Amino acid sequence: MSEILNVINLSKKYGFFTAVKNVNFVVSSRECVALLGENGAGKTTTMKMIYSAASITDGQIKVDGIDVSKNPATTKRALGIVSQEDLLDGSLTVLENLIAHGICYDIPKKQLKEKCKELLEFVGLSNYANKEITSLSGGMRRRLVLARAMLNDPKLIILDEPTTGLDVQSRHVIWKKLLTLKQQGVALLLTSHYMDEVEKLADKVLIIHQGVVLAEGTPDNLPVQNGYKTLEDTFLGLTGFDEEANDIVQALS
Ligand SMILES: Nc1ncnc2c1ncn2[C@@H]1O[C@H](COP(=O)(O)OP(=O)(O)OP(=O)(O)O)[C@@H](O)[C@H]1O
Repeated sequence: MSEILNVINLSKKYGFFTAVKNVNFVVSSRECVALLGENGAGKTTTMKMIYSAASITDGQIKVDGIDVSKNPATTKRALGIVSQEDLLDGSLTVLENLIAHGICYDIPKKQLKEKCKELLEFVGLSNYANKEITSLSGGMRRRLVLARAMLNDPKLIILDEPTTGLDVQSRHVIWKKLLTLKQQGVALLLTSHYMDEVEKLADKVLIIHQGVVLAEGTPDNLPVQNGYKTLEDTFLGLTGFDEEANDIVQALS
């Protein structure tokens, strides 16, 4: 496993408000790291700094050894992004949406079309290639966004709540694809409010509260380390269902 993402002492301020405080973590190839935190914990802000959609207030991010602040265009090319908003173009078909995105990566036209078809096959949407975006279900849209994120053969895919709002079947389909990608060597950075998703996909979990990493470990050893039975209990306990979380936040601030 080689290191793909290195987040070093990362902080983000919006005016006087600190959204992310001194966060450190590494994601390697074939590894999925999950950021687990309540609404407003700072997960999306962290991800946005990685893909240069938000400026870094303090600290450093390296993608494949390259400093994101110094080389945003280069580092972005190594990333696939599944953001909370799918940003699909409703005036284009499914295939056209992929092609339009692929043009940004200077892939030769013929090769691009082939690649788009392969990706539609991978996410099980081949039969929808020429359909309007509006004809897709929520789960299909998320699968298409995943295909779009894979167009540039990314080393790291950033997944901001990739299955929110989907039915159990659609979530399983997406999990299967993500596990396949991981096996193929891709690194994954995930946020999710679903504990089962984190347990299924993540090799390492960071519990974030008010922009601070409270605890870090595997989905199995985090509860053991912190004296809880399940990941959900650990998360609830550390993020405010007991006094201890506030003490840790104060100590780390
Ligand atoms: N552009 C912005 N300007 C000011 N404050 C912001 C901005 N974006 C986010 N914030 C604040 O930063 C904090 C972290 O937000 P962020 O979106 O990172 O949370 P999150 O952990 O991703 O939450 P969710 O689970 O709801 O997606 C929140 O308090 C939010 O209100």
